[in-house]
Amino acid sequence: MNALAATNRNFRHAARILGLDSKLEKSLLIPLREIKVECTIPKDDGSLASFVGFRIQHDNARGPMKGGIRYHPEVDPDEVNALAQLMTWKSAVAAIPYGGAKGGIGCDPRELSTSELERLTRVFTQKIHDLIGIHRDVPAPDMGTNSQTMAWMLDEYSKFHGHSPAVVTGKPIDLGGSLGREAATGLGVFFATEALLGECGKSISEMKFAIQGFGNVGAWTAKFIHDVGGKVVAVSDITGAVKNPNGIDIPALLKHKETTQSLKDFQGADAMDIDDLIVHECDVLIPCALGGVLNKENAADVKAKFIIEAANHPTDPEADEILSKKGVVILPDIYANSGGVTVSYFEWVQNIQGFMWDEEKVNCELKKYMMKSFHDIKAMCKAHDCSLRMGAFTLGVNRVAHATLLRGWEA
Ligand SMILES: NC(=O)C1=CN([C@@H]2O[C@H](COP(=O)(O)OP(=O)(O)OC[C@H]3O[C@@H](n4cnc5c(N)ncnc54)[C@H](OP(=O)(O)O)[C@@H]3O)[C@@H](O)[C@H]2O)C=CC1
Ligand SMILES: O=C(O)CCC(=O)C(=O)O
Repeated sequence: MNALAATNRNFRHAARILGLDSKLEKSLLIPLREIKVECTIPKDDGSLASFVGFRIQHDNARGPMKGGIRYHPEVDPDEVNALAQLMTWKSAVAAIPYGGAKGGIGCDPRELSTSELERLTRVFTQKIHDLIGIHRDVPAPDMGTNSQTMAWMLDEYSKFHGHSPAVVTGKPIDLGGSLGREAATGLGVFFATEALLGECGKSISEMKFAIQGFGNVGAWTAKFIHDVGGKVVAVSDITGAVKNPNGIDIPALLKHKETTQSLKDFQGADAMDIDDLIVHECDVLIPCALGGVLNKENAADVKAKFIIEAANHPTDPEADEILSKKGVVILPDIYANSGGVTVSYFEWVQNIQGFMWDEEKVNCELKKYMMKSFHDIKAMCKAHDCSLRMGAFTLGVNRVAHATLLRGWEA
């Protein structure tokens, strides 16, 4: 089942639980706008290269649409559509005043030079600049993009509309980025993990963790877990995977990755097959890379008792069912990774106010938001006797449905 079919299925299940009117259900499912643009750039050797870029704007009932831009070879319209829809429910779960959107360009950023990436980002921004905006649609980084990508988008957008720092979030601090945004998704994952384990009478320091992906989200998540004594026993990225049953020295692994751009040849752990990470012996599995990595082929072999969905849509519905039957507790993406968009909201607020918060305030507010939504989800689980995923979906969908009804339908 592809990402869009799976996301639609979860949405429909939530709509049924909530008893939503069928017309409203249909209207919430269809994206507000789907943008597809062709982006041709000259490569460094003078040849031309063409790429397809997407921005799917799913819903704006609760505020400007919000979501990252992904650079990855497997970006396709259905996946971006699913990710945009997830952003709508995620913003609502986090109770921040946004709708949802997502964008992407089908490219391999590892095969493009910095100047080629800059040209591609600028051409993409030229093609969508009149459809995004501070109160319309606010992009941010996702897989394969970072604060530099946002700096280029900001610069290109500002050529058309004047200096507009709040048009993107996840920017470099010197261009109006927020302290704490770089680490925010990982810190949010940490707070979410702490909340879930605490609820089950456990703590991070007594658990063993396996983490898939060692980019922005994976690396920060590993660091926060390691800092409080959690044992990270396996880590993977696209270059390989490493394991150590006694716990990996995460600061040393971060240094190794920074110097070599790879996990290979790290001295403090043994190499393992990248595909074994998901089924590695651990208490808590944290996917922090691609979607669909937990599927019907591997779900039965998962050893973890808890799965924290730091990646977007890492679990196929078939896997969801198999894992639930095994008693595995899954903390869903639209809550677990909402720390990123929450601090993006703080960044946007700071840009609009023209006032910068200190990092302590950012992190302290983030913790409050993460705790509040955890309790709101638990309340929905109790009210509807459902899983954490359905608790989060019903919470998000209900808030968006309510906002839509309040706005009314008059043309
Ligand atoms: N950035 C953010 O604020 C947010 C991100 N997310 C989600 O988190 C996930 C990760 O995003 P982010 O950390 O920003 O992206 P990055 O591009 O920074 O990192 C992605 C990581 O995944 C690794 N990876 C890619 N393919 C595989 C694979 N097949 N097996 C193992 N590892 C792999 C990459 O390896 P390598 O390092 O070798 O390239 C990299 O370490 C995505 O699903 C994203 O949508 C969700 C909320 C917010
Ligand atoms: O920070 C943001 O605005 C969006 C982050 C994002 O793309 C996500 O949460 O999946």
